[in-house]
This record gives sequence, structure tokens and C-alpha cells, in this order.
Amino acid sequence: MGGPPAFFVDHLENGHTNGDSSVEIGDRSYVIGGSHEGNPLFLGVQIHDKITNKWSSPTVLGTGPKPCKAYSSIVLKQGRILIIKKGSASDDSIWFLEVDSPFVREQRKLLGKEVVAWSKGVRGNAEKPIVISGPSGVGKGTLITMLMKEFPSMFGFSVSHTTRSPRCMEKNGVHYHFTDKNVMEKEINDGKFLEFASVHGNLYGTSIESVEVVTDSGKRCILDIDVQGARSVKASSLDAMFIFVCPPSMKELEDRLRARGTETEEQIQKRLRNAEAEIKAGKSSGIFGHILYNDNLDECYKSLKNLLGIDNDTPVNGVEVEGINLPKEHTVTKMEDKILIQETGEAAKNMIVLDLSSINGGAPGRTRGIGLGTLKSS
Ligand SMILES: Nc1nc2c(ncn2[C@@H]2O[C@H](COP(=O)(O)OP(=O)(O)O)[C@@H](O)[C@H]2O)c(=O)[nH]1
Ligand SMILES: Nc1ncnc2c1ncn2[C@@H]1O[C@H](COP(=O)(O)OP(=O)(O)O)[C@@H](O)[C@H]1O
Repeated sequence: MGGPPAFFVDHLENGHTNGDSSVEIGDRSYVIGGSHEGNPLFLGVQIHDKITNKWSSPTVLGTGPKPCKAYSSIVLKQGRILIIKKGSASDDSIWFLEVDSPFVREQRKLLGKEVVAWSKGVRGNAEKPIVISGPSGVGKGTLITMLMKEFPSMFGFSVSHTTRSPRCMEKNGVHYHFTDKNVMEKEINDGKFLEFASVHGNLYGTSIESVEVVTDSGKRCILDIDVQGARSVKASSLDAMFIFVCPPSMKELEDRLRARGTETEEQIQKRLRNAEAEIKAGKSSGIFGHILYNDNLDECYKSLKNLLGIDNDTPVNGVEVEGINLPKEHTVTKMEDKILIQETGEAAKNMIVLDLSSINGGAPGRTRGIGLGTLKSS
């Protein structure tokens, strides 16, 4: 068996005094252990810069693994560290700490501080997220509701945060997370958001967690966000499908907004003013690979399903995204894109092979497509 041996950490201690437990990448050591900022549910990360001899606590994005006694860590390409926890539940055994991935680099630039990001490893291969934009009143919400009703196990909605007030039928946590401006601004600063924008005078944003929740359920994530948000997502490392919905005419858009009856006259006027610029940007910005015209609702819905590659014959089950069961005690070896996991103990056991050659996704959200097989030991 070739390849470098895995890096083992068997007795993890709190803090960065345990020099043995660091993972070395370039001029930096990453100490992964203890808990995150005193949160006992969350494994901590600290960075040692060998050039300046300084320690720092990075902003940690995404939901991380629970603390553990022991894990193996393996440095992968693209600034990622694979963490294989010992003795963990199947949905908490494989994690990726991104320390210099494209997502981390862009968030570092955006937030102006040191950033790392967790992404849980899962089997299965849910398809890329769908971003739907279009002017207020064009029918985005209606189309998304139809899709989720017809294919409940296939699609999940990314519930955004907003500082606008709830409409009378809207439920907190279902349609939006309604929040205070101060709270949302602090959370944006703390790196909790994938994107955010000021729209019609209010703040709206997609939290990393809201995308993770959908990915964890094995469903394809739908984001209903404005053109500015779509632009941010397009510029980010999140590989998504972008759809823009146009109204048949400005007059029809106005009629729909009025008929919906959820806005004051002043708000309607503001939305109509913004609509012209949004439609222009939607059609010409190069962000959107697909444009739908919502004239007749049923026809538009059919076109949307066609775009998504589903018709009425398609099975309606979502893609299964499973956790990974590993033996409690094991040793780990790396061989190119494959990680060999050998159970330790008395009886000779099969070897588990994690195939990382077709992993995709990553932070924000989950790292998917991990292959899993067994090799019989002779
Ligand atoms: N950038 C961004 N835009 C959002 C988000 N959530 C909603 N929006 C957009 O904000 C705009 C206003 O949404 P809303 O107040 O629900 O009004 P509606 O579009 O008239 O139903 C719409 O263009 C939404 O697509 C988000 O998380 N991020
Ligand atoms: N194709 C359509 N024809 C007529 N009315 C529509 C159509 N699509 C949506 N509507 C209605 O227009 C209003 C605005 O739709 P909505 O889904 O709330 O838009 P958005 O989410 O884009 O703001 C709703 O009252 C909805 O029932």
C-alpha cells in the first residue's frame, strides 16, 4: 500500500498547547479540538502562523461537528482538511474543514477577517441549488409553492431572513425568518450569511444554515432572491442554476401586485419602480441562464418543470443523502483520491474505502458524492 500515512490525533486536548494535534498547511498550523468559543456542541479551530508566531481564532462558518476525543485528519487539495471522527454516529463521522477553498477565500475577502468553514461529508448526490429571481408580483412564490406541493420530497425552500414585517398569512421560520435590523447586521458581520441585499428598503439575506438545512434533508434547494443576491451567488463558489421570471407586461405586473393586496399603495409604487431595473438586469446581466415568461400560470409551471428536467413520469423521491457508518476504532491511510479505513481490534475486518474522486458541493452546505466501498482483507 503506497501513499503517505495519515496524520493521527488520538488524545485531543483543549486549546493550542497540544502541538501534536495540529494540521500543517504551508506556513500555518490548524489546531482542531476542544470546543468553539465555549460552545460545547461545536469543535473549535485555532490557527498558528509560523512566520509571525501568532495564534488566532478564525471566524468559523457553517455548522461544525460535535467535539470528539479522537479523529484522523488528512490534508486534501484545494485547501481542505478531511476529518474522520472516531466512534461517532453515522451522520457525524466525516467532515471537511475548508481553510483555503474558493468559498473561504471569497468570504475572507468579504468579511475582512480570517475565516474557515465546515462542511459535512454525505453520500448521495442532490442536484445543484436553483436560484429564482424576478420582479415583485411576477409569481415566483406561486411557482415555487406549486413545485414544492407537487414534489415535496424533491425540493426544499431556503428560508431567507428579512427585516420587513410579516404579511398576515406569513409564518416566521416558514416564509421568512423575520428579524431585527441590528441582529441581522451583526449576523452578517459574523459571517452567517451566504448573500444579502437591501431590497425595496429592507434587508434580505440567505443564511448558510438555511441552505444546509435543505441539503441535509436530501432535497434540492430553491432560493427566491433578488437580482443583487443572484449576482452575489453567481460570483460565489456555489454552483447553482439561475432562472429569471418575467411578467407578460408592466400593466399585468401592476394588476397582480394590486390583486395580491399585501402592500400599501406606496410600497406598490416602489416595487413597480424597482421592477423595470430588475427586468433589465435580469435579461441583460448574463447572470441568468434561463428566462421564463409567466403569462399563463399552468404553461409557465410546465416550462419550469421542463427546465428542471422533471415531468409527470419522473419518480418523486428526493435523492438520498446518507451519513456514513464507520467502525468505532480504526486507522486511516490515504492513497491518491481514496481513503482506506481499517478497523482495529481482534477479528480481521474488511477495509472501508472512501472514494473522494467525485466529491462536489462543499461549504456552504454539504460535501456530497463520497463513494463508499469495502475491500475484503485476505
Ligand atoms: N438578496 C436576497 N433577496 C431576497 C431574499 N429573500 C427574498 N428576496 C427578494 O426580496 C424581494 C422582495 O421579497 P418579498 O418582500 O417577499 O416580496 P415579493 O417579491 O413581492 O413577494 C424579492 O425580489 C425576493 O426575491 C434573500 O434572502 N436575499
Ligand atoms: N400567471 C399568473 N397569472 C395571474 N396571476 C398570477 C400568475 N402568477 C401569479 N399570479 C398571482 O400574482 C400575485 C403575485 O404572485 P406571487 O407569487 O406572490 O409573486 P412574487 O413571489 O414574485 O412576488 C399572486 O396573487 C398570484 O396569485
